[in-house]
Amino acid sequence: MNAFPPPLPGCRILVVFGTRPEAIKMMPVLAALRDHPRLRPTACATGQHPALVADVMAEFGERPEIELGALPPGRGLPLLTGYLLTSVASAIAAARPDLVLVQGDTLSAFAAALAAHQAGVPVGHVEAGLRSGDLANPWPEEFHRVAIDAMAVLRFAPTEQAAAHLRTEYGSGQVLVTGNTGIDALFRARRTGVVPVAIAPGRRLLLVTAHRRENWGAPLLRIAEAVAALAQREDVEIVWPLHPNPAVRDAVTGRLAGLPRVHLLGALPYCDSVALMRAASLLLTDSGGMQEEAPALGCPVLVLREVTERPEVVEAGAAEVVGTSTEGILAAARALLEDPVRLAAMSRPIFPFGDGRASERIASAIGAWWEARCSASA
Ligand SMILES: CC(=O)N[C@@H]1[C@@H](OP(=O)(O)OP(=O)(O)OC[C@H]2O[C@@H](n3ccc(=O)[nH]c3=O)[C@H](O)[C@@H]2O)O[C@H](CO)[C@@H](O)[C@@H]1O
Repeated sequence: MNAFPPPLPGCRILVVFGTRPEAIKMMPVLAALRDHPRLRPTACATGQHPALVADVMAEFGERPEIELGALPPGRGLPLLTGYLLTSVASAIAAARPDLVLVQGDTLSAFAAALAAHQAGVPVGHVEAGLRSGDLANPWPEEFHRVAIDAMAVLRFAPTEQAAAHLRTEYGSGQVLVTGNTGIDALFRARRTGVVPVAIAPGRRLLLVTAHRRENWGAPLLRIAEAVAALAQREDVEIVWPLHPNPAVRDAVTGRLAGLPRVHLLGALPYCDSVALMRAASLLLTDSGGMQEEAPALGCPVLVLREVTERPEVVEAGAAEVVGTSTEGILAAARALLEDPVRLAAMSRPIFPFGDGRASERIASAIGAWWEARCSASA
């Protein structure tokens, strides 16, 4: 007779993501879940940004095990939401997971959490508790975060401040401070990236990215205007890897294509994006993930948003929120470029978003949650 109790079944986890930044932040989590003896993750790509997600996964030696169909043409949020909700619901019905794990605040993450919630499957949320306090900024992501956290039974907060929001909203149960898995990704990428343009000696590299929906239209044109003015300086070269969305690409190329010292590139492999941040003297961005990565790489940030849900980076002295007015951006960039002492002080690598071990904490917390569930139902 076997003296030991039968092994408990492994926890089936559907790890759902649809965009480049989610894929980047989920790859280390996927690896940590695979390393855990009691957890059985399945990677499910929603089809929101299939090509960018496939590229990121390949950089981490992964590929999706479930690939949902690419989104239909037509970019309206209601159509995309309905499509993603339905397709993730079908994947959940087929895979019958014990947990659906989502990350961040994209439409894919929101639709996947809602599909799980409607199917009665528990939801885990990586990067829980970020709040700008303004549902219009970032839009629609701020609402997605709030809604996903409301549905989640496991909330993994990247920082103490994010955890504090969750404790205020939900009490202290099931909030774990893990660090941000984007920092884990910085340590786990398989290849060292390259700076994809040659920067003339004596010139400083300014890196620009902007693609947020709330910046489409007039704000993006004001940002491009500021970049055009900065490009008149002989001591800089500007690199702007463009998001493939036509609303972004057309507006930016319309104003900046062909200007001296301005390099407009396509979307870069993740490792090259990291290499550029390492090499840049200054980053101007509305990206959330790059606000987290750049401080760890010693690159100061000017945040092209009205508010940031990442106050940690401002409090640590590595970033300033400058908004999207041409004059505001120019004044902040010039002030820094002309004050080498201040720029150097902002260029010391700091780690407000964790130590690169967030994913193992998440895997081990899910493992403990699963053990507790199995014991309760035994
Ligand atoms: C409202 C908001 O803040 N939401 C965020 C949003 O994403 P984001 O704003 O961070 O999105 P992007 O800027 O697209 O991606 C950034 C990543 O892409 C890399 N990169 C960049 C250019 C390039 O050419 N090649 C690359 O590889 C770059 O190094 C970085 O890792 O969704 C995330 C997921 O849910 C959330 O966590 C997060 O809150």
